Amino acid sequence: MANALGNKVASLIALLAITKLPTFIYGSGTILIKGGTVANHDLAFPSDVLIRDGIITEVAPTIEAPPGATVLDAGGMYVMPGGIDPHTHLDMPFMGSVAVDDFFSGQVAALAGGTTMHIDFALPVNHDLMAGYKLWKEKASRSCMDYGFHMAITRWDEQVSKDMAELVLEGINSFKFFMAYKNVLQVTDSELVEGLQRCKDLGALPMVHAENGDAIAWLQSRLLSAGIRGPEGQALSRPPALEGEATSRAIRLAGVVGVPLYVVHVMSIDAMEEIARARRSGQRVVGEPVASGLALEENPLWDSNFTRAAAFVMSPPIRSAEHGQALKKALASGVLQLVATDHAVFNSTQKAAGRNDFTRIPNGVNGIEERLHVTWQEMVVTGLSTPSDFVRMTSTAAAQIFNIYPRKGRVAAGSDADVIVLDPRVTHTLGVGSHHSRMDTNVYEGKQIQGKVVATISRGRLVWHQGKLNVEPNSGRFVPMPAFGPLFEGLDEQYRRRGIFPYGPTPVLRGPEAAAGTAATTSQSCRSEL
Ligand SMILES: NC(=O)NCCC(=O)O
Ligand SMILES: [Zn+2]
Ligand SMILES: [Zn+2]
Repeated sequence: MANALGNKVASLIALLAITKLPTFIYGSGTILIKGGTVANHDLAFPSDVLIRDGIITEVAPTIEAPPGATVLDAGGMYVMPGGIDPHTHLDMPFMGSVAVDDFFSGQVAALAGGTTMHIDFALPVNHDLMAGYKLWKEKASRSCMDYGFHMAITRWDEQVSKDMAELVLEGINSFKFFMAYKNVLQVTDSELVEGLQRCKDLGALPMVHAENGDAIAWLQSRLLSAGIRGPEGQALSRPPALEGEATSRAIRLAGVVGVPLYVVHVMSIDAMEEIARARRSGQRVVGEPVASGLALEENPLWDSNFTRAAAFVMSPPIRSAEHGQALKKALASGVLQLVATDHAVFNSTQKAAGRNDFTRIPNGVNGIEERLHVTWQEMVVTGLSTPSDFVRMTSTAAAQIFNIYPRKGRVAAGSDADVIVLDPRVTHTLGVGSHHSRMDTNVYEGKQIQGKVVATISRGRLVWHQGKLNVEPNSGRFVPMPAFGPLFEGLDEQYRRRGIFPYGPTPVLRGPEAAAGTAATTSQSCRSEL
């Protein structure tokens, strides 16, 4: 209660602070971006871009400025589709606290960092999906940018199964299953397979938080008994093996059911290798690293300053640099597909709930504002990836996977005017002093970035330009995401050719039927087709 009130006050203060910023009036809803290099995921080329009334209307070498248009000079800069963060937790109640960024403050931060759409995880209320959906719609009502929802499934019954169909009609095409957070969000394997099958039938993408929650609970109690009570316990209780095991289990179960799978926040070599193996075998598995897993390393968890250490507590944990390096290479080579944040922010006071017991520190770190800059720095500035690759991993892949491409994720005539301008020459430093989130810490504090988003256009409005925000509450839209996206295309054929149940084997005939001479199809003969 006290927290909720605190959040409301903080929310009001943030709103006042933002509305006090100098605002500026730009043209007539027409924006011309001149002289930049348009970077889409498949091609980068010099071009002007014209935007009218929320839509990109023209992409051409030279466009005359229409009367009254706002003209942005993008000489020497990249013009790219706005970022899509596929994994956020705004205003989320979790581990006895409520995340301090709500839909407005989190989205303001996102826009300042070049992200123009995010997909938030709606949580059921007492396992009730429709109540959770209703609550999340209310939470999102003050939005100032486009958003969608995933829905978490926290137990299995007939009602959940029915509600999933209802939610698909509402425009939710992905459901998340937690294999960790025992006795809170965790599902059993039997609940998971029921959910995977239902996702397959509905054409919705199942997502997993893949860690072995039972083994983690066992390790947590052993560590606490041994007197390890600080944030370092987070790393020690959630070793990479437990992430790898759960990732492998989820992938294999999805393979048995015959449904694509999306693995959220891949933080370890162990999990990444399982995804690589599955993809090599032809299975449709998406791996999502998060900015923190690419750029940070676990040392701060051992910091003697509790507040600093606790700021880094998330699940799965931030790991050694070796894991981050491997994840970046996997991302560059396409083993992993897209970068998210898992933005779930709890301030120092909230994190202090676990001062004497690391299992009570609310899990989560910031990133919604930093994701594009961190990815640019780690992937493009280092030469691992090209600007077009950057677009793929921060925007286009999410739009494709969640079936809203090319409306989102592309700079092209007819697409939504969610566009950013990135100047690769500008250097800046990340941290609390310059961020727009309500957080009082920043896990990227002091990180130098070469390249800066200097303009963000959201639904045709210039909302961030030259360090100034011009956002309006209630201006964001829910973006419905249709079922049966590209990951489902042709999938049945693969399973039919491999003779996997229910496409393959027919019963072995025995007794009178066999005597009648009807031959059974063996699994072997079906599999030989592949
Ligand atoms: N990741 C994390 O530490 N917090 C948010 C909840 C989740 O995604 O597991
Ligand atoms: Zn998770
Ligand atoms: Zn998450």
